[in-house]
Amino acid sequence: VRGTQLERPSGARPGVSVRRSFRAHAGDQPRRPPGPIPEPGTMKQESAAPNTPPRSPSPELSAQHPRDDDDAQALWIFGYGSLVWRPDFAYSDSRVGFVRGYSRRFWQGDTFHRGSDKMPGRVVTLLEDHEGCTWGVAYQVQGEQVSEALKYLNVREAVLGGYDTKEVTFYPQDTPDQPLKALAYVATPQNPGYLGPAPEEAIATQILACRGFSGHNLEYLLRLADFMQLCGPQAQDEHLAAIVDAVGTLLPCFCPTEQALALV
Ligand SMILES: N[C@@H](CCC(=O)N[C@@H](CS)C(=O)NCC(=O)O)C(=O)O
Repeated sequence: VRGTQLERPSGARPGVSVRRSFRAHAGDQPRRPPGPIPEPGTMKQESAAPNTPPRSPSPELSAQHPRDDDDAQALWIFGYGSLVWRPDFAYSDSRVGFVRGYSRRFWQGDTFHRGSDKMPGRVVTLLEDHEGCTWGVAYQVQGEQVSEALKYLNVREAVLGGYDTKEVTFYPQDTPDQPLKALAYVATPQNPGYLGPAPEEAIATQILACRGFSGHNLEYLLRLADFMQLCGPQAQDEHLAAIVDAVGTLLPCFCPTEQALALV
């Protein structure tokens, strides 16, 4: 998946106009805070939050597929939001697939990457749902990549985003009979940025109005919708599709008319 072009499967559902094809890990890098672009793993702790050391994964999680040298262990990290298109850490392998028992929801507020303190954006988290299934990308990190990735994600996801780590079972699309243990970052209702449920129209309005250091909230929504369209018709996310449809309905209200443009 890394840097390759996933061809859109035939019969993909109509909806967001998918640009040519989804380049999962390439394309223009979203904006970051002013100043030098931090290398993965070097983002300084920019929040007032205490210096939280990266949570080391459970022994089972990091014991998977140990390489020749025993202490170099492999870890899978599951991404289902911005990590799908912008992991920004070094990894050795990646798989498209899904986790069961969770549904993706735009219920986490974001005052850094896709919003501000005055106008928090909305990004995704996982909701425990016995009937749920969430598609995304799992990345395998090995050796030194493990600590680098965890250090970087601790800042990006935990310190700046309010996410916590959770162990999930990931089913690769091509080998669903060989599931993998993976680490996921989940925003629980106990984190201060959690916004919780809202009508999809209200979520769409908020997304249309917000932007942050990583770019517009609409880009976040559409890149995720792009990915989902390319996963194939079997990968349904009705919540995401309803928000994209609501954005399509609302967009004319947010787009200046020719007359208004002529006035500027
Ligand atoms: N943890 C989810 C969601 C991650 C996510 O979207 N986190 C936000 C933090 S609030 C982020 O990193 N945003 C970067 C961006 O919007 O480009 C994932 O695995 O993708």
